Amino acid sequence: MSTPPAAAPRTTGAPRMRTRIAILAAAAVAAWLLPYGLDSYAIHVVDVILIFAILAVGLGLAMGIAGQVNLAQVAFFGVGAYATAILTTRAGLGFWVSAVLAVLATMAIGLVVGTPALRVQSHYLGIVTLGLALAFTSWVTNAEISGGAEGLPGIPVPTLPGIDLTSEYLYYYLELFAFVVALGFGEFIVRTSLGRRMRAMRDDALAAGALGAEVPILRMTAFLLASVYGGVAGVLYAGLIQYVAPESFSIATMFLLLAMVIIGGRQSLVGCVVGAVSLALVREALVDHPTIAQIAYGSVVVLVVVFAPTGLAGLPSRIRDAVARRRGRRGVPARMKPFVPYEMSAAADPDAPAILRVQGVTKQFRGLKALDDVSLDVPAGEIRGVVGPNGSGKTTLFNVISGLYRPTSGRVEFRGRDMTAHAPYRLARAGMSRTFQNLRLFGALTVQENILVAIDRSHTAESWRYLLRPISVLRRDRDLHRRAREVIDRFGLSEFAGLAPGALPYGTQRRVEIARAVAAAPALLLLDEPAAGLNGEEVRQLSEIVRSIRDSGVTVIVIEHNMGLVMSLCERVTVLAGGRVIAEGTPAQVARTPAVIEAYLGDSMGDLPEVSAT
Ligand SMILES: Nc1ncnc2c1ncn2[C@@H]1O[C@H](COP(=O)(O)OP(=O)(O)OP(=O)(O)O)[C@@H](O)[C@H]1O
Repeated sequence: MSTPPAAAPRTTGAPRMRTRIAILAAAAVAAWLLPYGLDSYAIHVVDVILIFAILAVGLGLAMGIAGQVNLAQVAFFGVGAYATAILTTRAGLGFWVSAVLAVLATMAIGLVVGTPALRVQSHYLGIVTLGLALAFTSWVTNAEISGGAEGLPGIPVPTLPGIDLTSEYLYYYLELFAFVVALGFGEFIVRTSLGRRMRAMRDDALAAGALGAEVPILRMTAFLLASVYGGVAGVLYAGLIQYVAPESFSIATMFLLLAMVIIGGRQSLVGCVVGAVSLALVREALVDHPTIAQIAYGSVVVLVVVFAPTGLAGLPSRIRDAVARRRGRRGVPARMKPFVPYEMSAAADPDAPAILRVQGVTKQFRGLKALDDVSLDVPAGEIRGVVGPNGSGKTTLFNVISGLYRPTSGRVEFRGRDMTAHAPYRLARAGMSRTFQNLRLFGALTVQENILVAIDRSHTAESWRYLLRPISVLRRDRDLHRRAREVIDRFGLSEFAGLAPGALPYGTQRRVEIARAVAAAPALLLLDEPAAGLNGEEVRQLSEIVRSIRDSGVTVIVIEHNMGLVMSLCERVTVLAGGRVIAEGTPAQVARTPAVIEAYLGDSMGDLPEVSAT
């Protein structure tokens, strides 16, 4: 048996907070004083580095946090810079008006670039976004309005009352302000609801959707954010250099940017900044040896991916963990505490209307009919078992009900509404929650964050609140944390709250997944083989938990192979074989049905009459 994980060491938040404030204060003073020690060339380099840092944070948000491969960041950068250049030099607009229009133009391009993400992911998305970046470079190189290969000179320096921004020293402070806002805003997103859902989507888009995360809108939001950062960086670049040309926005620059994010640590925005600063300095050192520089970036990226996948930013915690392992485990081993039952809500009404109605559902996979004209009604407040031999279509039925599969024909009605083939997040938001046969916890989120994602019902389209009502975002988040703690305590998981689920024993992970599904406050809970891999005592606890969830007013449908559990827990059982319903009734009734006995005799899991005796 595996050793239980060590509980997270109990540190009070105050000393950590004090250290953070001290580090931030020191960084602020250093940033403020930096220009005093630099000559005019060095301050120019620093100004360029800050622009790359803003670009890297934007790329980090889209790629590292939201998991959207975005090789068009350089095009966003270019659109911001070129739009500023064209609007100021050709249309004669003022710098700041042009800047606002340029960022809006970049956002529009961001939405265009993000559209393929609704259909394709991972390397396919990389190819599509790279294609769009190439199209941009080719357009600016050939278009007359952008000045062709020669580019556009004569961009005016932005003006600010009382500040002479022609001085690169003072321009530094403008950029520093933009950088601090960009990083601070990014961190704000990452640490609250929007960022959490993006990280959940990155880890497992399917599970995130099943928990109510609006995956398509989240993907577009990721591209929109990346484009805003790219646009702002482009505007600052145009104001700094006062000249734009295609080579500044080439694919070589994109790969440099990508290398910055990977080397620094793409899942941490501070890591992206560390990567941007380090690589920009290396680039500066190798400015006369471009070929060597390209080879060096490539080699360093490969080394980082192999030896430090969390990048430079992840190194301190990896070193800390390694030291802790050498010294022996820290803390006390964590144990699950007993589940605290819910208070009984109204007793189940046998005549309650059906909360779920599946009517004549067929699901065909090419030549295979996984479901064949399946119908079932589940009254509110019931615990319904769905059993059947391996491959009989149980999980497919759950996938159709929860919107992961579109049925070939038939209809799914939930809470009186036709919700056939609605997106999983819509069904989740309508009150349906589920677990998966093979656990689908978000591995890079803590147990608490897994629960938080499920509790969160805010709409991604309301993300404008991050800009206009940040305090209300923080207040909501505090409320989500309070509710998450209640769920965690009820499910006896308090010792694991700050740990990654992957480090937990299997039985604990199963409980976390059920807690997460219940945290979504469903009216209907679908449990797919919740007892798989559990020992006898854990199965007993599971039975107690499921009964209590039902007693709190939630309807439960459970797929299970453990017939002892099904017989003792479920009020009614639906039996599937070969994709068809072959029996339905109380456990005792179906156990006596000849068709059921026959179906099970042909299955490797054993014969039903024997297990029904338990
Ligand atoms: N995405 C898919 N593509 C093709 N075939 C599929 C797909 N999903 C399921 N099937 C097939 O549909 C049939 C029913 O599978 P399903 O997983 O629903 O069975 P099950 O009753 O849940 O089995 P088990 O008890 O082993 O989990 C199987 O033959 C399976 O191979």
